[in-house]
Amino acid sequence: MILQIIVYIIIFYLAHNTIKKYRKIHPNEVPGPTPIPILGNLHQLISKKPHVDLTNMSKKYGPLTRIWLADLYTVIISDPNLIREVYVDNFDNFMNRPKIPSIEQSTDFHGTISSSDNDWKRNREIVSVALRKTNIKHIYQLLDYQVDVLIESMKSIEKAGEAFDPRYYLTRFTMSAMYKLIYNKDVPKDEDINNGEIKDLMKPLQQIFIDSGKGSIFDVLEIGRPFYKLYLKYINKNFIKMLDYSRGKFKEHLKDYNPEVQRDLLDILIKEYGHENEDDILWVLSTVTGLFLAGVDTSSTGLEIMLLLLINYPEIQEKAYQEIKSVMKDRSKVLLSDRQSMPFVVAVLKESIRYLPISPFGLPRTTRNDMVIGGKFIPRDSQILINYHALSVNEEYWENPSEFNPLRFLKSDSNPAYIPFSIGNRNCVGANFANDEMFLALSNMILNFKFKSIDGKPIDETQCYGLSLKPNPFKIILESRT
Ligand code: HEM
Repeated sequence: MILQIIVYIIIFYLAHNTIKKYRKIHPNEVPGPTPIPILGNLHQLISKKPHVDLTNMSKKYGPLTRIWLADLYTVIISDPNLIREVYVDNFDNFMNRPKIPSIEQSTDFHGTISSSDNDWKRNREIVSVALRKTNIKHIYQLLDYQVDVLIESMKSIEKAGEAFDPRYYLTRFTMSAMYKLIYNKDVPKDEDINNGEIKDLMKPLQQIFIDSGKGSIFDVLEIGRPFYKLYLKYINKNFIKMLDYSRGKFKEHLKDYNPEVQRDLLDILIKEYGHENEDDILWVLSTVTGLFLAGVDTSSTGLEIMLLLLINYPEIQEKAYQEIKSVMKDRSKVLLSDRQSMPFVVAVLKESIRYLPISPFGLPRTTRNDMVIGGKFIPRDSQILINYHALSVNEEYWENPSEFNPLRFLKSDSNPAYIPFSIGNRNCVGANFANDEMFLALSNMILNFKFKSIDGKPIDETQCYGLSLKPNPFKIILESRT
């Protein structure tokens, strides 16, 4: 009898799941590949490069492509005008993030990255104001110090005749910058970020990236959700570990907290949200955790890509060096105020992350109501993703997109397909900070060193799929320019 009931439930579930995916929802629905029950189109995305697979699909189905990620109806956008229509013109309908279990389990949808509606608006305002240079000016000045530490480490590696590991040192740099911004504390110069005190933050952060890069089918498979939530609560506690780390820093901060003096971003958040009510504290901790998640790996991946490309294109490396040298004259350090005088270096930065985009899909959004975009019907509760790879290879917007050519950004400063930080009111809140830290690190590295590959051959430009699109790990040779 019990067996019979189970069989009926399974048959009912399969029938329901199949009808849901096959029924026509609108005469102008978004086209996409045929799904299968339960998995939807997931089986078509199991190659190592789903962003490239989806770019190929968009050539077949158009700039709006529908795929089923198991039970989640997802629309991939690959045209800048449609992205504008969605993210700017119809912002209110597309402002929120989908409610996936791994986020619910950790922050209960608190914090900048995952909150919605008015809660998000309030938080976003607080974080945007806090990140304005004038509010934590001294922290921005201290970005210079983080660059000094980076260059110092590179100099000692070069002197010792060792190979330089860009991933480790650039992550150390972006992590230290974020740490300073949030906690007003320096990561000690000689601390190994994978083993020192900061490992309690680094390890779960890295694990979340590994897990999210693989993607969990249970985030998108409705029937598995209850078990998945238990797994996240009792077994995979990486988000919780990150929150716990922030809670420790939060308690330390409260010991000498003075609402009149804002030492760092954490103080600003404590002042805005308070420190007594557990829900308010969760807002503070989730916001901080979100900034580490969004702001460390992205910028370090960008810098890693830039170093790789400078090695593969030595004439561009030389041209950038000559530009910096001509501005520096006898000075030994590039400052943010030099940026305007270094258009070629800025063009190298932009072209690097155009040519090899940092993020495959940015962060997902969801639809509040049914809506027609570009003549196609998008149902409410759909997930929306931008395909950054498709944008970067779009021949309508880029001449010879497969060519690495910074000069394209000198000819014309703006291109609607160059939106690495997304657009509209919910674009990347850390875009200025990221551009500042990447510019400072890049220009000072070029000023101090010539970079070469270990075997004199070009480095593999293949990007490995994950939350960010990293190249395969590589080491490089540094030659001092000073
Ligand atoms: C090169 C580095 C970076 C890239 C390419 C990047 C890109 C993005 C993208 C594409 C989004 C999604 C926006 C959307 O939904 O439309 C985003 C969101 C976000 N980024 Fe960045 N980001 C970078 C660095 C940073 C840094 C350094 C910080 C922190 C200082 C940061 C903090 C955030 C936050 C908090 C969000 C969520 C914004 C919200 O939901 O309101 N990002 N970023």
